[in-house]
Amino acid sequence: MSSPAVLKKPLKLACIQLASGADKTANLKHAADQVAKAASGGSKLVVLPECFNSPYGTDYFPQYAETLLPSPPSEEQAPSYHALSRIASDNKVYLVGGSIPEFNPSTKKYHNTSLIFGPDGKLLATHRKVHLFDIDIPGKISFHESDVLSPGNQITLVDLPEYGSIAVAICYDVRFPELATIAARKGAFALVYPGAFNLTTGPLHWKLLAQARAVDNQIYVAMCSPARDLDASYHAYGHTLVVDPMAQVLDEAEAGEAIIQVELVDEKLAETRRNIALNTQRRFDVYPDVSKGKIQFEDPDLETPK
Ligand SMILES: O=C(O)CCC(=O)C(=O)O
Repeated sequence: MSSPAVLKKPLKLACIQLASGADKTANLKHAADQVAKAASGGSKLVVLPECFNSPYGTDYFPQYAETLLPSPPSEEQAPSYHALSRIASDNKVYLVGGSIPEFNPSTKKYHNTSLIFGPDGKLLATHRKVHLFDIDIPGKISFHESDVLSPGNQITLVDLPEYGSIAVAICYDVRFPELATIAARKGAFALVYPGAFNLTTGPLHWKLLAQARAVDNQIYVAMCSPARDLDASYHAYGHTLVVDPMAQVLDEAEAGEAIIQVELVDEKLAETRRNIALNTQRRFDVYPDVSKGKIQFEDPDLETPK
């Protein structure tokens, strides 16, 4: 059964368009300062960008990778894990910790991994990017995450008990509408994507994809980018944004560092479904429901190795 999204009470969401550099310790400290600012503005769910603790690029993944398993990892193995846990508990927020490069010693694989912590600092979920960013646009951009990374194997739904559930996925995952639709039909009220689009696909597709996933699924969509740094090897698009269930952009950053904060309310979800009643108009006699059948919500590789 699909269950329409419910948001049990209003939720202030912040997305932090963070400027990061080569110094991991400095990046973690800066993230802590910015999350504290968002929390003092009343946000209870805070999102950081993709690869917020390192520069973004295949050359950097091994150098910055942390070992997260067995969980919980030690402080030396995974300083970012512990920093995120402390940031969440110090500020009493749900924290979608952007993503970090991960090395799994038992499979010898690298992943692009998001850690989600609760307000008590406990790890709630782990999402490894399912769709790796491999593209070739001649003369513009060629990028192959799969040269170094392996994909994750699950759709990640995270229960925030006082509010309801969100789905977390990473950047290129937003291009795959099935993942979003399955999460929405399982009751997520928001799709949250730490991401780092570029100056070729960003202007064309970033906002379009956020609005597309929102309008398809009639739920909120948040996409959180690093700030643009033209001295870095990868030029992030920026334009962190939050879109409502009618696909209206509630707030959008420009290219530089920024915190955007918006209030999510159940009435907007309900009103959208009432006004445009897609949920009762679907024709599963004509095409299949992608949220039925075999769907993986648990990645076998994420189990703590024996
Ligand atoms: O899909 C795109 O155009 C960009 C994706 C990306 O930058 C990523 O997955 O990190």
